[in-house]
Amino acid sequence: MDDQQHDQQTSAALGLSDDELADHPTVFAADALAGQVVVVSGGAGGIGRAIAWLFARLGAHVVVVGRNADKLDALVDRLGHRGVKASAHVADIKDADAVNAMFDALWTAHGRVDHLVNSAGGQFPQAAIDFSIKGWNAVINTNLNGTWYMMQAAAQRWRDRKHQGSIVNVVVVTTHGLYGIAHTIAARSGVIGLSRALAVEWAPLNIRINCIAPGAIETEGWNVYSEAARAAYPRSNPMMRPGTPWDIAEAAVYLAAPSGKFITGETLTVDGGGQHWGETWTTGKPDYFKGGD
Ligand SMILES: CCCCCCCCCCC/C=C/C(=O)SCCNC(=O)CCNC(=O)[C@H](O)C(C)(C)COP(=O)(O)OP(=O)(O)OC[C@H]1O[C@@H](n2cnc3c(N)ncnc32)[C@H](O)[C@@H]1OP(=O)(O)O
Ligand SMILES: NC(=O)C1=CN([C@@H]2O[C@H](COP(=O)(O)OP(=O)(O)OC[C@H]3O[C@@H](n4cnc5c(N)ncnc54)[C@H](OP(=O)(O)O)[C@@H]3O)[C@@H](O)[C@H]2O)C=CC1
Repeated sequence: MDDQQHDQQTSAALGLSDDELADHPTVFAADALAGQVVVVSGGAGGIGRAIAWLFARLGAHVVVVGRNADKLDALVDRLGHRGVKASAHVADIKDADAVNAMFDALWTAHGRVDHLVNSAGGQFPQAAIDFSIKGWNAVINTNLNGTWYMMQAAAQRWRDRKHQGSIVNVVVVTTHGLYGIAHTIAARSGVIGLSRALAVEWAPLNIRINCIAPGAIETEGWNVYSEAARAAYPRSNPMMRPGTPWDIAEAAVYLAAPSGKFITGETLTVDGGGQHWGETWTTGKPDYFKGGD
């Protein structure tokens, strides 16, 4: 099976299974990240899981982070069965104290941390005019504040130990008015701007920070959207298909590994050309926009 056939293969669940991730072809050398330690928040989610598999298959010890211990432990078990190195850490990225305690524990356990990939995040579709304060805060606290707590905690320890580091933040395409997710567009625009500022401020510390803006990547995370919205996502780009979590995983390695050593403050859009063409409606297409169809 070639790579494109693999990408087009449909599976019962949304996204790629652990068995598929364990065997998916990759362009990277098997020892590209040997001996390194990477922290992947949202590591048991759809995209984070692919990132965890790829970094681990390239020789890194992967620490998967999330709130659900069972999901994390099951993944670590699957990774272990394939002979790659991984461990789980339960933490809510919205809790700055828990995040700091986690990084202290990881440095004690491993003596190093080399990369941070922030894939934890999400939102719910709703017209902005109806957002509750609690809902708005949940999305901002998760995607902007939580990502910041992770970045600052990682960077303080790199600075204190004079250790280089790289950060990759998984965001959302913010250049369009993606309908129904204005809260996340606000949060992710904050992360993108913050990453540009930190790329300059932390360059003297040998810390690089980049973002990946995925288009429609089929994962279980899509279940928060209606069936009609999900059915339309593949038509949100000129390739007329969703991307896979592997597309994002390979982009993350490209930015984190030495292949990205002269790249910082950048946002890499991985969306099949969606930002240049197409429409995306997370809550269905409103009548107003149907005029002329
Ligand atoms: C430019 C064109 C090219 C690009 C084309 C791109 C096409 C892309 C299409 C979609 C883009 C993005 C896709 C994805 O990101 S998919 C995967 C991401 N995963 C998720 O989103 C997971 C599901 N989401 C969540 O879990 C939550 O939204 C959240 C991350 C915020 C959870 O945080 P938390 O656990 O802290 O929050 P709670 O669940 O406790 O909820 C807190 C309050 O938030 C309000 N809320 C929550 N859900 C809803 C809802 N469905 N509707 C309305 N309000 C909601 C609510 O006030 C909650 O409080 P209460 O529970 O007390 O009511
Ligand atoms: N799939 C797509 O089409 C797109 C995805 N993205 C973004 O990419 C990232 C990954 O998406 P995807 O893998 O599809 O989503 P998933 O919902 O599959 O995974 C998200 C993960 O984030 C973790 N998470 C959420 N909140 C917290 C928190 N407060 N603390 C710790 N972990 C948390 C969840 O784990 P747990 O429940 O264990 O806490 C979950 O495993 C998200 O930021 C998403 O918005 C962007 C554009 C498109």
